[in-house]
Amino acid sequence: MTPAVPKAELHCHIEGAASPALVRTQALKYGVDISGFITGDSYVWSDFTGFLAAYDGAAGLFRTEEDYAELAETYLRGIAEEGAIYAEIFVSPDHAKAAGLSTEGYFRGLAEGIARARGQCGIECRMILVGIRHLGAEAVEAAARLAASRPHRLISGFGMAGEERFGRVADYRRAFDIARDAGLGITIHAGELCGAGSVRDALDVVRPTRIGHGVRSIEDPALVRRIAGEGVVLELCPGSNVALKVFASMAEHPFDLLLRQGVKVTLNSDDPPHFQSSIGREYDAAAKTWGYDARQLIGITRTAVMAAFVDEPTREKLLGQLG
Ligand SMILES: Nc1ncnc2[nH]cnc12
Ligand SMILES: [Zn+2]
Repeated sequence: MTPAVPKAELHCHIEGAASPALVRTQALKYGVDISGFITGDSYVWSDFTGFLAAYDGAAGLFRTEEDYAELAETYLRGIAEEGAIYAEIFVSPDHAKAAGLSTEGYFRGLAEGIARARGQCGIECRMILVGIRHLGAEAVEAAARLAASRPHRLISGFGMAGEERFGRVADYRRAFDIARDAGLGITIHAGELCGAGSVRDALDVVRPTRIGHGVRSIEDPALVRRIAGEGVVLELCPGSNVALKVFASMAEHPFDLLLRQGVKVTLNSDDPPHFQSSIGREYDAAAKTWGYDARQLIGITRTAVMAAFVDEPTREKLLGQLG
């Protein structure tokens, strides 16, 4: 275990971080049957579409400010125990709305959980507001407008998650223009389920400083050179990729190949209890699979902190924690 190595996570979906035990408690509270997506202490799904359904099912059980405060606090305290000093969580007002919670209540609840965890463990956290790709361009644009209105001081970025095989990146150009013009950090899921072309489109159309996953850029050497040359940071999630069968095993995951080709890579959990991942487990697995020592792991954390959507005094403070 590497709890002594300071860690930073840039890519975790807060609704996807709800443990089956917490979801079960919520289901009892609201009288909802969860047998379609949770069995015992595990989420049950067999492919990406099933995963998204399980994700939505769990999200539907967080309905109040306090529900979200507890979710954020529990998640952040857990990763602080694994050595995390910083986390960015993807937040999705569309999921809150579907569960009957106002966007204001959603952000207030999350912020309360973030404040509680910070008070207890010192962990810093920012929120990246995401639009959901398969809800369509209008919904993603509405999410971008909401983000651009700066509805909470802890929201520092905008991104897009969801079904990558839905629509074309160009359909979402306006949403990202709105968010970029508002000064928000920009990231987009690409190159997870779709190949290198999806990453190239994301770079051309969205001009992000970071890409969620981007891992399948490995299929195109020229694209890897471009990503390295432009200094675009990849939010890699090896455990997620293996669970979703994008790669057969950690040994076959190209994290180390990308690192060696000069790409700025970071380690992330994505949706921890769905994929048996966590930021600590990702660091542990990287150490085991690629033989990284503490200095190299801290280098990965430094890359994440440098790419974080955070104010400069906080970045300086975090860099100071890396020793
Ligand atoms: N791995 C993932 N890819 C795309 N959208 C997501 N939403 C939650 N997890 C996701
Ligand atoms: Zn993701």
